[in-house]
Amino acid sequence: MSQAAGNPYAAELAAAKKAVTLAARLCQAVQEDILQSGVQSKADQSPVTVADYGSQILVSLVLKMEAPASSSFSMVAEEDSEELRKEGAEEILENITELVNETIVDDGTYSIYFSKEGILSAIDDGKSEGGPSGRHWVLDPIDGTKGFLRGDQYAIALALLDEGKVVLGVLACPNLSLGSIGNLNGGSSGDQVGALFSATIGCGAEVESLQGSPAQKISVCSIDNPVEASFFESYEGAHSLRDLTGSIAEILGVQAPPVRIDSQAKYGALARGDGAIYLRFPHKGYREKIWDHAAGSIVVTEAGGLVTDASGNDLDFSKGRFLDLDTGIIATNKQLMPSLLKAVQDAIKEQNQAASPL
Ligand SMILES: Nc1ncnc2c1ncn2[C@@H]1O[C@H](COP(=O)(O)O)[C@@H](O)[C@H]1OP(=O)(O)O
Ligand SMILES: [Mg+2]
Ligand SMILES: [Mg+2]
Ligand SMILES: [Mg+2]
Repeated sequence: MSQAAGNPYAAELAAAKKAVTLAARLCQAVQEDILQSGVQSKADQSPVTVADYGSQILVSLVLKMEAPASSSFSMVAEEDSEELRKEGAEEILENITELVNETIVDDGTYSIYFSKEGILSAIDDGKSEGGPSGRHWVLDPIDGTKGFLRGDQYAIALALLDEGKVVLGVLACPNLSLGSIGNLNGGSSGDQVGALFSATIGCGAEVESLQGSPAQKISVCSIDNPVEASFFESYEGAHSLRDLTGSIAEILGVQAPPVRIDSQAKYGALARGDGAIYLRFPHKGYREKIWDHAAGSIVVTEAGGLVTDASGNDLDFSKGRFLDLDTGIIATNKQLMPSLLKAVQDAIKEQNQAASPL
């Protein structure tokens, strides 16, 4: 049964898929430009900024045009227009305006033209604080900026909060192969590239091609022996405490080396069983944002997995723009979660003892 049948959020799901698909087209064009011009190796980060803003504007446009307007539009998104309103940002604003208008014309669905002021105000559609009541869209227009720059994995991640709960999530992963990435750090050759994951509460999770193909139900792997498990973590060493994730894996008995990829593509890959565990332990003081986990976590839970903090608590998306959680985020299937949680707690204890021996 597809998610459309009996899905109370069917209209929102269709709008969300359309929104991230259009945004992905813009991101892909910018990524090709970056890779061709070699800009990613310079300090100049402006092309990334163009794609981040451009993606956010297109998502907000499509949602406003397509989603049923039963209540007022609210979106919690990563970017705002502050930098673009400053002196010296004229050229980049010009580039964004051109890129967004070109993408809309190429797509052909909407006869809309954005002025520069329209661009700025569309970006600020994402300024909502979210919270426990009402409906809020939650958007990361490019998740995994570092991967995007390198030409690797990134995701456009969009979710819907309803009364503080994530009820729907879509993840566009333009560089992720449609087939399993298994233990490889990349797609297998000859495979179709560009995956769109989606999930609605109570209706399961699916994956389809970003180019359009029938959606397939997905589920997390059924591995129950940690020796056979593999785990995902950030590609970027600076995003994760690798000593800690390494000792968790060791305590569990995981044999395979970690699969390191950028962005919420990790949640997508986990949800379709490409690996068994996702460990995310940022450095002390880093505050997790809701747009970095809302879409990914519902894709995993609807695929039969579990996503919790290091103490085993569910993630609470109702507290505003930040997640308020204990230490780190872990995701796996139901069979492995009890032993994973124990290994996490043992590894944290070990680390604390090493830091302050008696
Ligand atoms: N110091 C950091 N520690 C952890 N995550 C970070 C840090 N800086 C940025 N991020 C965010 O982590 C996510 C990607 O992490 P990863 O690819 O390692 O899973 C992105 O949301 C990225 O932001 P952004 O959305 O701007 O790329
Ligand atoms: Mg992000
Ligand atoms: Mg981002
Ligand atoms: Mg960012």
